[in-house]
Amino acid sequence: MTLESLRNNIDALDDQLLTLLNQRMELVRKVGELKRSANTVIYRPEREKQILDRLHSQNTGLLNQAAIEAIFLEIFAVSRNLELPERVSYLGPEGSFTHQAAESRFGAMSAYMALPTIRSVFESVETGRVRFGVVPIENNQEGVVNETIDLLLEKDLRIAAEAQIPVHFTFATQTENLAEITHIYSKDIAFRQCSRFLNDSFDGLNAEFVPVESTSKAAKLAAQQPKTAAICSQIAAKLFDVPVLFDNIENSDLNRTRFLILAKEFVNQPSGNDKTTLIARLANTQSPGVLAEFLQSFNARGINLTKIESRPLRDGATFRYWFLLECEGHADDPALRDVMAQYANEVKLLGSYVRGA
Ligand SMILES: C=C(O[C@@H]1C=C(C(=O)O)C=C[C@H]1O)C(=O)O
Repeated sequence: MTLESLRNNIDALDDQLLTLLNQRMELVRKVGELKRSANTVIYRPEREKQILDRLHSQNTGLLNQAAIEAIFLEIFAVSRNLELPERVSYLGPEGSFTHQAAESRFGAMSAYMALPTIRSVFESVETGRVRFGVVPIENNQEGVVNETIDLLLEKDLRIAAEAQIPVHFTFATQTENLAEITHIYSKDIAFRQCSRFLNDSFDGLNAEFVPVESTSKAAKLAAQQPKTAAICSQIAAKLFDVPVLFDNIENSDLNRTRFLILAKEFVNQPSGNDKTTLIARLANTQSPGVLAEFLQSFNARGINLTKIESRPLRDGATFRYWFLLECEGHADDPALRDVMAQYANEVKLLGSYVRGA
């Protein structure tokens, strides 16, 4: 076939795709009307996951799973925006990994608000300035982002969904001589993810490591100050026009970060592949066995606990803790309902949502 005839065929398929997408949009609009009359939320991550799984399982063509996801997540986001424009805040400035995570769920059509701190993202959702807020919660090599964990206790928000993305860091600076660098900016947890590179490259040099609110803020600072550097995403380095001196400087090439999509009120229907996040403030943790019994109540009902994080209660001079827990399953599952009823005064549900890939 000639180039021209191949392109003619592509044009014909695009025409069909456009017709089909418009037909799809008409159905989405009707769903939107039903939701409005029932006063329920537009965004249904569990339904979107169901569609992705179905398409993936029946796919026999050239598109792989990641390609199907990229295309359809954008279709969903466009559909939702035509039903109701979505406003989404994230830990900025632009180009942060949180920005990438936000775009992976909310696509190109949502209205984004880059905020300077994790706290301000929580507050923007709390006050209704945005419907959704995106914050990092943990990295698979370096553990949790404490600020997010503590704000989950302090604020009364819900987890609507999670997103996980691979994280690769660049070392961006305007100077080519490492010995000239006086300050290196990044987020605290990002320094730790690149500790090997930093130890190897800056041993014996005088650079000061300065933690800032986000990796894109680091890029912005490195753009303003010639003798400094940033550990940031390639996108941030490009966006703020800071030359990249080294690429992929993270300790592990399987480095991944998990982000939460926060909303004020949000309830997902069970999808069959959910996880649940809870907060526990147990009474009498001074008595022997209180924590063990609590954990045992999950085990006794066959619930797989996947995470427990202790954080200080900050009640005076004591060393007492509250716990953030995650388990498999949905809060509507009878077993989990049972545990929550048993500990009704001590446990708060943050959300049940589709487990990320
Ligand atoms: C159309 C719906 O609303 C939204 C858009 C979806 C879509 O484009 O398929 C799927 C789930 C929702 O996030 C729905 O709930 O079915």
